Amino acid sequence: MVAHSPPSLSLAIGADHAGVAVKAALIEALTAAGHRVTDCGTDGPASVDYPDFAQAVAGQVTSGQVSLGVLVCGTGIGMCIAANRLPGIRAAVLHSTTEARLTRAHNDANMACFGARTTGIEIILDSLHAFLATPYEGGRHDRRLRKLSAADAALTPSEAAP
Ligand SMILES: O=C(CO)[C@H](O)[C@H](O)[C@H](O)COP(=O)(O)O
Repeated sequence: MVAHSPPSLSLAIGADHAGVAVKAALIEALTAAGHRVTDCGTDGPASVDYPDFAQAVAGQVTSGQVSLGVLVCGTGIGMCIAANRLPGIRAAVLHSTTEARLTRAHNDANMACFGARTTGIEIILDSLHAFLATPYEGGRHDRRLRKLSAADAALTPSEAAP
């Protein structure tokens, strides 16, 4: 990771079998940088299903147990699709520091997804650092995020409904 680290954050991380080694490297880097990391698995090479781990990590984000989530699978795409099904999740697949910076600044993304089979570890580490170090810009982007929240609300069954 590059020199300037963001303040200590509380994060959750998960992977399927394709992302186990990258997850371990990210946990090591995040912990070394002073962040608190909850590891939601998986931990071995046995074939598992990415929605289970995406939902575990996304659930920690939507419940407020952690501020941001990180997911790793073969491409990052399956994890991203699964995470974005939860209301309040704004997950992005990242292949560059530019994408990482812009999805925080413009989309207020709260989950970063990486592809262990598509993206080198140095790019993943640098992108994650940029993701964590970049604040949401607000301003004109608030209007767009309100539309995402409204779409979430329209899809979320009311607690009062039978
Ligand atoms: O969901 C994915 C594709 O978007 C992930 O890359 C998975 O890791 C991948 O599908 C797992 O594939 P495998 O052949 O079962 O290892």
